[in-house]
Amino acid sequence: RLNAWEPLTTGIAKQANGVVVPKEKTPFITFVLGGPGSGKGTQCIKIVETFGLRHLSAGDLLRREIASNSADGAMILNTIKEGKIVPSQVTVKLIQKEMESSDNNKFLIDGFPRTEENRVSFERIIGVEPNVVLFFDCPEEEMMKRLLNRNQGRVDDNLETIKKRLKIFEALSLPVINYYSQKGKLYTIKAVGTEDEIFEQVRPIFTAFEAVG
Ligand SMILES: Nc1ncnc2c1ncn2[C@@H]1O[C@H](COP(=O)(O)OP(=O)(O)O)[C@@H](O)[C@H]1O
Ligand SMILES: O=c1ccn([C@@H]2O[C@H](COP(=O)(O)OP(=O)(O)O)[C@@H](O)[C@H]2O)c(=O)[nH]1
Ligand SMILES: [Mg+2]
Repeated sequence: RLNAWEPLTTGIAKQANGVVVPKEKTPFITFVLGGPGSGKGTQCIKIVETFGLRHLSAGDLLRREIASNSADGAMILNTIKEGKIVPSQVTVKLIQKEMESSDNNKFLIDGFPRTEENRVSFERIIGVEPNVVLFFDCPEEEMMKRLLNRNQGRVDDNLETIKKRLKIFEALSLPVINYYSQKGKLYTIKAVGTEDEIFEQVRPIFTAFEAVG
């Protein structure tokens, strides 16, 4: 079931002028899922350090839109304050832009897809499925404690919004996790313990993919 770390070219395509060029390499995609405060961002930094993937945090891309006063900024801010999910087309467009401008074709997509609709939208627009899906499995009390101590000045790290985010995670994001479990792509990590202990569960997953590339 292990895919090549750097997949082979998917074939050749003929341009209008008849010149034959190799098609773009199929990207290697990892989705990083888990409840709010489960440690996704923290572990992504370690994965990048060790395995050199390109980290794309959906939440960071959305917060960057807010900060840049883009047309969707106010809508995104309100959605995040409410702990709700931003419309798929907005998020997928931001991810797509980053993927297209990257010379690294191995992506760590952090905090997305958060709903089945997000997932289907990504598949339709980007046209690929993830190779690996990580699920950081963490008890709610632990996630709650971590978020209340995160101290990054986030508008959504308050008790009221955290409660809403935990409910949304259970109702809308768990179905995505179940979907990938059924597809045999899910790697569940017990997300309690020190950051290093947790990374030691993550490491062998990427080592295995690297070995076959
Ligand atoms: N294993 C851990 N034990 C305790 N605290 C952690 C652990 N991993 C991350 N944290 C802290 O918990 C908070 C949430 O982590 P973060 O990586 O931002 O999670 P997520 O991206 O899933 O919301 C941060 O303040 C982070 O420093
Ligand atoms: O694909 C996404 C990712 C994030 N968000 C919004 O951005 C917030 C923060 O997401 P982030 O992944 O940064 O939070 P984390 O889980 O890391 O705490 C979420 O609660 C949502 O409101 C969203 O709508 N779609
Ligand atoms: Mg995060």
